[in-house]
Amino acid sequence: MHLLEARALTKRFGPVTAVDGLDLTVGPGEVVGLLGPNGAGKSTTLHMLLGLITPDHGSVELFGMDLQRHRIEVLSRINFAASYVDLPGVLYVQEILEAYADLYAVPQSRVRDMIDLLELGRLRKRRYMELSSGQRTRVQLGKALINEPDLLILDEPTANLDPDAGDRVRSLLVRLARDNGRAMLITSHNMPEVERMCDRIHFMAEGRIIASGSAAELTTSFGADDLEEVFLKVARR
Ligand SMILES: Nc1ncnc2c1ncn2[C@@H]1O[C@H](COP(=O)(O)OP(=O)(O)OP(=O)(O)O)[C@@H](O)[C@H]1O
Repeated sequence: MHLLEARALTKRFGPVTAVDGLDLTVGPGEVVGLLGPNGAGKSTTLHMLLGLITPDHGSVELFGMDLQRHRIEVLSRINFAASYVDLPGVLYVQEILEAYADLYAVPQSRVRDMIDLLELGRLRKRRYMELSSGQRTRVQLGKALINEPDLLILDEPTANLDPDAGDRVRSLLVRLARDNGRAMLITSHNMPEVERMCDRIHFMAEGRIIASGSAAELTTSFGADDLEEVFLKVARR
């Protein structure tokens, strides 16, 4: 059974068709990448999968349940991180994690686990609004992992991180996927990151998936040297 199954998802904003009849699945333990140029429809897709916006057409099933009809049950088993999601700025990092632990009804010991996992010890007593964008990204990831989600949806998870922090977070996510079988759906503009993390990749352009496969399959089928070159070929065609 798929953890996530989206069928014929479509979303229009006035004259713009942001997502156009998109089919997408994520299986247990799978890391799936959604790539494409700016404006291709990646974030809009994720927002429909999370129930943040309503599709004009199509359906989203999570864990075999319709998202609209089983919203609370389904949302308790997934989580989401994106640099553009704002957390309450006046709260201390630890308070934010405590609030989310309450919200997801998980033991408060998960807060300590997240502080250790994301190396947030020194930021624990800092207000969220005072953090740098890279530090906020780590708090976002702590929030996103606090309920041990069966499916983790990440919109450009390492976008604001310096190379060292980015590498640590990528290693952490790969470990969580490989060791814990945690399924992930990620968007990224960082091709080496996608090559390293994703089992399966979908390239989007103008709201549609136009190529799918593993990094190796896509590289071969596009006659490219690496995924970066595949991206350029897709974006410029
Ligand atoms: N709330 C909105 N109102 C109007 N148009 C929107 C809205 N959200 C997205 N769009 C449009 O939908 C299209 C897809 O946008 P989306 O943010 O999904 O792209 P993306 O692939 O995530 O891009 P990026 O890589 O730049 O983050 C774009 O043309 C965008 O302008």
